[in-house]
Amino acid sequence: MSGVNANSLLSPMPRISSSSSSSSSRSNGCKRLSLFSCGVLASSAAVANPSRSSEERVYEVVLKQAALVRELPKRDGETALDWNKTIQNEGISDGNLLDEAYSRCGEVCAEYAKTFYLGTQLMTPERRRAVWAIYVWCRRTDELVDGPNASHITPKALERWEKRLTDLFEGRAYDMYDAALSDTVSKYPVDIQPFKDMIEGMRLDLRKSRYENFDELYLYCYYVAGTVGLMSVPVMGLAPESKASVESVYNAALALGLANQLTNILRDVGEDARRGKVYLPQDELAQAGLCDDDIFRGKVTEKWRSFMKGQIKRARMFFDEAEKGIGELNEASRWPVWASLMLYKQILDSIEANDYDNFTKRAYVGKAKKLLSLPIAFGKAVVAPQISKMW
Ligand SMILES: CC(C)=CCC/C(C)=C/CC/C(C)=C/CC/C(C)=C/COP(=O)(O)OP(=O)(O)O
Repeated sequence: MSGVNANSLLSPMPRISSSSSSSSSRSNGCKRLSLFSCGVLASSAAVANPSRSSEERVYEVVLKQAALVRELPKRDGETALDWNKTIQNEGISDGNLLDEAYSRCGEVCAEYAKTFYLGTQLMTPERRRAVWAIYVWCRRTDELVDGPNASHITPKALERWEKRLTDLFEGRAYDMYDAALSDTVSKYPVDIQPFKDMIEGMRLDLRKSRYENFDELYLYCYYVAGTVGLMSVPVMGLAPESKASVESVYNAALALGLANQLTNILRDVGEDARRGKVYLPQDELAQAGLCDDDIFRGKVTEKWRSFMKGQIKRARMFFDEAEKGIGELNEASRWPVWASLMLYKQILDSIEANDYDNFTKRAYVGKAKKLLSLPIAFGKAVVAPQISKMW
């Protein structure tokens, strides 16, 4: 494995060329997420933003993605790149440039997301490498604001990153990682919008350090994590026998991204506070009798425990919503999704086990539990559906 590190991922490469108490339904029969339906949460996005809630804005993207999958099942046979024009000086023979580009993505994925990488081994080689390419692009985007060079990141740099994105969607890749993604988006019905939205999330993170209510936080979570779900579904593929609407599968994918991000936020409260950031709804903090100072002080009190219980409950609701959609994915894609869901969900258990001290303790899932999750995920993804087919 060649040494991949965060710096090398971003090193300059040569420029080569609302509130509801139950799920609401839509006319198409697709169930929308009841994002604000957790009983413990008093805030109402509809009240906070009567014109158009974040949930509605994101739902429009979901519908667009779903339509794309229906209309463009697969753009097979196209060649994304003119390799001679786009890639030079990489020291690789033309014949296997694409293979090399993808295998570099695999190396990055293996380095940073070991469990997910392992899970992707069950997927077909084409899907597996496409998932790697998407993962690497997301990782690099995240590194822009979270990585070692983050303090130098400006809106201008994000603008350049977005231009680079549109170029790769049009077949002009700047480096090997871009080349792999460029090939992926030419072969699968992947839309550019979630990618642009992820960059928008980075912009938001640069200028914002407080979230007034869950509606605002929801939009941030969609930008930085829900988008990953939307990018992944077209590549992971739907089960041919699935009777679910495409929208409902996208909703589940979106829910998994949101659940993961909310979990991340709850795990990292102390760490984020030390950077001056509070990714918690201010109105809900106030309703619990808490304020920013309580977070900076970092003392676990009854008020904090009770607040955290509500936040954990909401994150679990999103995980539950996500679980409903996994069975609709192509069978070979289910295992990595179950595995990552189970691992992330256990972080919430670990916060509870730490008696809600997410100020000084980092919740984590131990090796033994991680290892145990893999066969369980395999059982849910592969064995259980086979058994249910037999009955
Ligand atoms: C459920 C269905 C139908 C499909 C699945 C669709 C997928 C793959 C969704 C996954 C979404 C996802 C992985 C979002 C990323 C969320 C997130 C918070 C990642 C954290 O990444 P790191 O920052 O590397 O995490 P650590 O800090 O834990 O290392």
